[in-house]
Amino acid sequence: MIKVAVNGYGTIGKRVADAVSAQKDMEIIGVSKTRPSSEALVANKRGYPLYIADISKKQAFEAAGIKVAGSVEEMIQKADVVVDATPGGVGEKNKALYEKYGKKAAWEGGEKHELAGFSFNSSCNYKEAVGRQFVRVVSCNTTGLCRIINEIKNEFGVNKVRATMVRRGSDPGGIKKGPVDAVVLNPVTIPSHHGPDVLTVIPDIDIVTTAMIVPTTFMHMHVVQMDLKNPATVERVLELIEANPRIGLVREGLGITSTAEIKEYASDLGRPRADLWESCIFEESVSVLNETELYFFQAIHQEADVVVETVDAIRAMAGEVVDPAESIKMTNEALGFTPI
Ligand SMILES: NC(=O)C1=CN([C@@H]2O[C@H](COP(=O)(O)OP(=O)(O)OC[C@H]3O[C@@H](n4cnc5c(N)ncnc54)[C@H](OP(=O)(O)O)[C@@H]3O)[C@@H](O)[C@H]2O)C=CC1
Ligand SMILES: O=C(OP(=O)(O)O)[C@H](O)COP(=O)(O)O
Repeated sequence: MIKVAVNGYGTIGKRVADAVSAQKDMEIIGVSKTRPSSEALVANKRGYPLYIADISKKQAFEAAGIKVAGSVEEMIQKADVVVDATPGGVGEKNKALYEKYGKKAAWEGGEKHELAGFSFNSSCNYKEAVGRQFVRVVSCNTTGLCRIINEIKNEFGVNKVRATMVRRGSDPGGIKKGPVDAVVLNPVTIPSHHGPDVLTVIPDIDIVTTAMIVPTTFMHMHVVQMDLKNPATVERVLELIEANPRIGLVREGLGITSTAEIKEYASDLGRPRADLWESCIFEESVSVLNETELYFFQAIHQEADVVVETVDAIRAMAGEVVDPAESIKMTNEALGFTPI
């Protein structure tokens, strides 16, 4: 069993903890928080030993009825692999601790590529992550781009990618972020970080991305255009999407034309937390013009798509499963996940 610690039990960390504990070859040995909260209480209820960043706060946790197993430093020592899901920029400060105890660590997309020296996506570069000490799972939007670009590139070849990300302003549980009433160019400069980030995973493509933030919480929406090296048909593109274990088709005829309706669908399907681990490509939007110009919309559930990638990253670093398809299958099956 791979012993996994989740340092930072928030939006991503709590989902990673649940996904890891569902795997046959992994177990959660601890999760961490900085302050007492309902999430910390739920960690107790789920049976995850709860460690805290500043042990002097133990009394405050206990006063809130939350059991504390020890300090984050103690947790790290018990783990084979640490998933660092602390807020972007905080994870960087934890590297010294992982190095001190010689532990493997996976950071999330809020950290820079250089921190780990390797950026990960299961479908694109799993094999290169096998046995590594440090990896960074790319951000939710970058993950969504990598999945489909890789699939299309392998089949038709890709000359260039142009994509615009319409990003959610805050996660549903957030109360501090906006905007409330604006379309914010984020960044106002071009390109956004997503294109350069894709290049850390798929190094040899021409990609330019632009991004903005809008007042919504459910999901991001991508408008993607790719110029292909070889002619494609809509039928073949749809076949590739249907065969991909991490990409789902929002099917024609279901009446779904928004992120709100996809989330409602996931909720009705009984998915935990209404999570969409897959990229959601709108079938009706898939268009091929002039034989080599591919267009589509895809929605990305920011809280969920990186979770399954993180589980694969743990398995790759642990080193026993070297085949990406096998890991993806193991991860998906343990979660009872087949794309919509
Ligand atoms: N949310 C999203 O849409 C996505 C986020 N990411 C990336 O995932 C990472 C985590 O983001 P997210 O889950 O949203 O962040 P959250 O703020 O939701 O969760 C972060 C957690 O880390 C804990 N934490 C903070 N500081 C420390 C510390 N020093 N030691 C231990 N735990 C700490 C916080 O605990 P407490 O509350 O007790 O302070 C909190 O539970 C970031 O890199 C982000 O960029 C990637 C894809 C999507
Ligand atoms: O990784 C994400 O977005 P990104 O791919 O646009 O960087 C997540 O939605 C986190 O974004 P946030 O930094 O606004 O919390």
